[in-house]
Amino acid sequence: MKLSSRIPFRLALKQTPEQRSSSIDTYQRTMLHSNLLRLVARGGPKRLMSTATKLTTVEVNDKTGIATLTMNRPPVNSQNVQLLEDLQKSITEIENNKSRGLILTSAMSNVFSAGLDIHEMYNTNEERLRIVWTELQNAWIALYGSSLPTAAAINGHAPAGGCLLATACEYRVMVPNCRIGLNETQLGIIAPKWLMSGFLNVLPKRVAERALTQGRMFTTQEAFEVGLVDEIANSKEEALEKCSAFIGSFAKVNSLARGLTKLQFRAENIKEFEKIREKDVANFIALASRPEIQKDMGIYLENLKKKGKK
Ligand SMILES: CCCCC/C=C/C(=O)SCCNC(=O)CCNC(=O)[C@H](O)C(C)(C)COP(=O)(O)OP(=O)(O)OC[C@H]1O[C@@H](n2cnc3c(N)ncnc32)[C@H](O)[C@@H]1OP(=O)(O)O
Repeated sequence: MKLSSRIPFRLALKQTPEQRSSSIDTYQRTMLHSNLLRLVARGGPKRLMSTATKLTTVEVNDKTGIATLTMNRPPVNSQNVQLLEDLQKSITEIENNKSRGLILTSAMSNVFSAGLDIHEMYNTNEERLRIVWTELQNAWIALYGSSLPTAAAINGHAPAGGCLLATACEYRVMVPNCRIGLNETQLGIIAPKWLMSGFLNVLPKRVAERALTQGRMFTTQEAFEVGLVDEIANSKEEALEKCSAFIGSFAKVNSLARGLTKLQFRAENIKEFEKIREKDVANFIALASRPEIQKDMGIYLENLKKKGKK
């Protein structure tokens, strides 16, 4: 069995519903095997790897063995299909290259990610909406379901899909004077349950409910106070260092035991997600196609553009 034979959750999309219903067990079995191989392989020399897809880059620190995955889609890392696909490729690459952990960050100076690219949802057709939502699901599950230690160095604003990626990670460090949150209700849309699961992992239910119903965007300080972010750093470099220190805290922990323990915590959310993912795509298409939602998106985009010109 090769290292690459690990079956990521996103491949479950290609399975029949019967196969998919047992995907957690299949996943855990294959992960157990690949993690055992990974442990055996760890004795060998570290490789410095730096590969690039178009909208993400991966760099592995040869001292720590930690991979930094950087999103690079100016001006605001809005998540179009290509960025979502590149994120998945980079996560797979990091999982296969024996890295000790993954840090997600942004190449932009003041934005981590602006969330889904609204242009991808506005004035488009059902097939495009299907692809956009499926790739968002795939990118989320690739990160949320990774057995590697994951951390987000949030070096800028992280609304909606930006917050989704950050909360899919196990640890978050954010720079001051930025905002993070799930603001979907402000756009007149409902965040599905899977999209809330990372948020619910880190916030008390009452705080999460209020924030989601208000579409609240937390300042860095507020996010730290409620536990949405774990630490505040004064710069991106410091955020990266703090993320590395978090991943380093597992150095003496058996990585197989660590990874499986993490996935046991996440298994229920993942199982629920696998059950509803196709219906969720259909719901998204139906919602995003509604004339009133399209109208709101158009207004939202216009306002964003006007704000940019001020
Ligand atoms: C139907 C069901 C969907 C459910 C789930 C949806 C999830 C989502 O992720 S929806 C996206 C939600 N995102 C937002 O509401 C964020 C909107 N953006 C901002 O608040 C700000 O841009 C910022 C805080 C992220 C950054 O501010 P700033 O640095 O001042 O940059 P500008 O606002 O001037 O933006 C520059 C440029 O980028 C365009 N833009 C920003 N965000 C998006 C986006 N999400 N999609 C597409 N385009 C975006 C903005 O319009 C500007 O464009 P130009 O004026 O043409 O330069």
